[in-house]
Amino acid sequence: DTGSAAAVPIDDVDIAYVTPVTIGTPPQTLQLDFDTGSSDLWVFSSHTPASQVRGQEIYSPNKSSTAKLLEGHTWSITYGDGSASRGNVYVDNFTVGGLSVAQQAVQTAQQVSSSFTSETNIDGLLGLGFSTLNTVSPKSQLTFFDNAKASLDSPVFTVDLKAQAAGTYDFGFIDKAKYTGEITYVPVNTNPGYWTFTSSGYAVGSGSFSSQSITGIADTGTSLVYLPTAIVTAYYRQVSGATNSRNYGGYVFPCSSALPTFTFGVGDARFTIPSSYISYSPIAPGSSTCFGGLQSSSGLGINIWGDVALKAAFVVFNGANPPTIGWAKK
Ligand SMILES: CC(C)(C)S(=O)(=O)N[C@@H](Cc1ccccc1)C(=O)N[C@@H](Cc1c[nH]c[nH+]1)C(=O)N[C@@H](CC1CCCCC1)C(O)(O)C(F)(F)C(=O)NCCN1CCOCC1
Repeated sequence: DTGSAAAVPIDDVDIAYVTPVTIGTPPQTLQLDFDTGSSDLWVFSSHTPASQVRGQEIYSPNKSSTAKLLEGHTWSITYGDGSASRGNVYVDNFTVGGLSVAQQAVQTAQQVSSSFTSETNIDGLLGLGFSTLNTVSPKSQLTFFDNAKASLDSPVFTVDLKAQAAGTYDFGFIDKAKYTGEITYVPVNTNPGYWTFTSSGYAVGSGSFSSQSITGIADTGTSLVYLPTAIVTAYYRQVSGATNSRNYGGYVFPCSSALPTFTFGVGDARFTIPSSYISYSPIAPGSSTCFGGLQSSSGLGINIWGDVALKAAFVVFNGANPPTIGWAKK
């Protein structure tokens, strides 16, 4: 089997991307944020208090003839940005872009934090991390990818995110039309459950490439790129008026400032993030101060290659044993 579905930016700065999925019988369509940084599949549901739902599509298991409650199972998750949700669990038919799993664990929210309520374009998350991170108790559940893997032509999914345009998540095949040149594969460390890999270095603008190992996670659920402070300060030293603002929680600069590109290495391959991706967004609508798409990871304890980096490449998440991750130009 294979599947292919669109990844659509939810706003004009690509803060996140959503992908349509169908759940149950008859099918209920929701827009989920596919997230390689977590491994829970949870949705706004008929169990979510009305006060916490603001226009999101919901999944109603009682309207699905194939839904079955997973007795006594609960889940609770907190994300890096402090947002959180929790609830109970059903299994039901689940389809993404023509690829179906019959008994997928669908975690229904009984409580979501305010940031989820206010994010009206996200009806839930579909975790594509390793199933070891799943929070369902007493028995943790498998991700959609892990459930689908055995029936896929190839045990892979690929990510082709685009700036201000619809990209794709493909399952089970690698579409040669989506990339150019060769795919460079590097090992993945699955502890504690992220797609963790080591980049071979970086360059700022047209400067020399600095060869150094930068271990971090490939995370479709994180908007920006978070790297070691030394690298980030070297970058913003080239940006006139840039400051690391405690007030705004990161590097900001005059929107009129010229920004260099940022190049990162994967093995011998080099990927360049265009300046436009790093001039992330005005700190407030109409402001002449912009927030950077490259930020320091010092507060996170982990380096994160988020959407700003993923948009610059075609990425293969290879779920074979051992897993690897492949990067190609596009
Ligand atoms: C607003 C912003 C300044 C641009 S932002 O950078 O905060 N953007 C958010 C994403 C977002 C999208 C839409 C609206 C609002 C917020 C962002 O990038 N959040 C990251 C920031 C971060 C990461 N690390 C530290 N901080 C995050 O939490 N991403 C998680 C998914 C998000 C959660 C909020 C809703 C959108 C999806 C994540 O899953 O990718 C994660 F990896 F960062 C994470 O938190 N994974 C949870 C891992 N746990 C480990 C224990 O077992 C359970 C799973």
